[in-house]
Amino acid sequence: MTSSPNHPSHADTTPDLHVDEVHQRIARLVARGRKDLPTEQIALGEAVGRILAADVLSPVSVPPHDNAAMDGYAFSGAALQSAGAELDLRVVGKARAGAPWNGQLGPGEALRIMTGAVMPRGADTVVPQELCQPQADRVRFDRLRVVAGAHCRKAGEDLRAGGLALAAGTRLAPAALGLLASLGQAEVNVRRRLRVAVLSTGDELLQPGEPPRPGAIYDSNRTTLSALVRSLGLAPLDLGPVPDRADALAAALTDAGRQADVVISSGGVSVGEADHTRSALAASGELAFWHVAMRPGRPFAAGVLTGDAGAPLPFFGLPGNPVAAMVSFLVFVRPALLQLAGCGAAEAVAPPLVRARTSRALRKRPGRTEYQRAVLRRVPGALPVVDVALNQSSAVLSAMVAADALVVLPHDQGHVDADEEVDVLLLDTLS
Ligand SMILES: Nc1nc2c(c(=O)[nH]1)N[C@H]1C(S)=C(S)[C@@H](COP(=O)(O)OP(=O)(O)OC[C@H]3O[C@@H](n4cnc5c(N)ncnc54)[C@H](O)[C@@H]3O)O[C@H]1N2
Ligand code: MOO
Repeated sequence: MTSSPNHPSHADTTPDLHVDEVHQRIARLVARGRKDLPTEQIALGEAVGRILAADVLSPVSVPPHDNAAMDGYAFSGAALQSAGAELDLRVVGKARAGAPWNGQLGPGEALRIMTGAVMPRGADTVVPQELCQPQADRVRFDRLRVVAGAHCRKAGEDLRAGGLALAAGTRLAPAALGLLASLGQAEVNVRRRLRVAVLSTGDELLQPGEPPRPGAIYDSNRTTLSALVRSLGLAPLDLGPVPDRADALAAALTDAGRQADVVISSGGVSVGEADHTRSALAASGELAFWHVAMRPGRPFAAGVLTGDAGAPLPFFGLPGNPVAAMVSFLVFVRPALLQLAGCGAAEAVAPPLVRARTSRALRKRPGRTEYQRAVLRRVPGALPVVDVALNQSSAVLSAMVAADALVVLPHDQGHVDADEEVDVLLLDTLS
């Protein structure tokens, strides 16, 4: 069919890209848009989710000294070589965590010791008190129930002075913050938060708090997407709703480019008459690709805008349907943002997939990757079972709330039988 101004062709000839190809193209966008964000020194208490700016070498050994791992008696393991089933030692003193005993143990001697207390010179073994019979200033225990060197935590067993404690690019999870505290550090040098502009397009959008209006729906995407950005430790910049006009959208994108490091929009990427995102991007930057062979999220677009001083600024145009917006964010935008924010390699930010068995048969068409909302159930001693019973419409956000997992059905996969193994993405691991 030929197109004319009165009857434009509705045919859409853009081929859908395989999700693997999209990951590669996004990696190229990230490489182009990546810059070293400035660094800042902040308190550990403020740093959860932030990204470490430089390697941290341990200034001390952790633990700083050999110490007891059990409440009991410290003694020299060499004494275990003696004849006879029982050892009978003289207790010459006591040590608690924070109250060391500064003497030297001699042959036939033991020290009453509590967990965490510094091991005295002359001792390398602790016998737990449950195995002991104390009597006046002596202690007896069955020699054969104790191994030389047992229950003694060695100095530097956690970290050695001068060794690498944390590598630049680490996302600071609670354990990493605890590790920094264990080095005596009160502050940490992190990258400034990546600024992520979030805007939504559509004349039908009402803002939460406004009264309902016929034909209008509330804008949920900006709330979801801003919350996802924040949960990654990044800074969302709310650039509001933008009307369905090409000039308004182009102006909004240019404005976003001045304030942000990355821009995310939702809506207006499909083929309808009000879908201006792609043309606005072409006007204020460059479209890298559009259309992914996946469901939900097919009309996802990405490219670069021109930021301050002409620097390329990655742009992600998410589909308007709320679940499509979320899934394309989680699959493509999340890893890109983490890398732009200063995290290490792509592998470091890729979420783990777990294997599970289907509780029922799944419908799936080969030729696109599908992300089906599901509920995962643990099964003692076997793979977890994944149940796909939720509504899979990309407009139904309540099914995303009910889901705790997405079953990932690869491009070439057809229908899946009940009790087959599939890959599952745990939604909890994505924020
Ligand atoms: N003829 C075709 N129509 C559609 C196609 C197609 O290939 N051919 N693709 C469909 C798919 S798949 C999706 S996903 C949507 C994506 O459309 P857009 O990205 O252009 O989004 P809109 O048309 O603006 O909106 C779609 C839908 O989502 C609602 N929406 C939009 N923004 C928000 C928001 N911020 N909060 C809540 N809901 C929002 C909007 O009202 C629409 O209902 O296109 C299909 N159509
Ligand atoms: O990509 Mo759309 O997500 O199927 O509604």
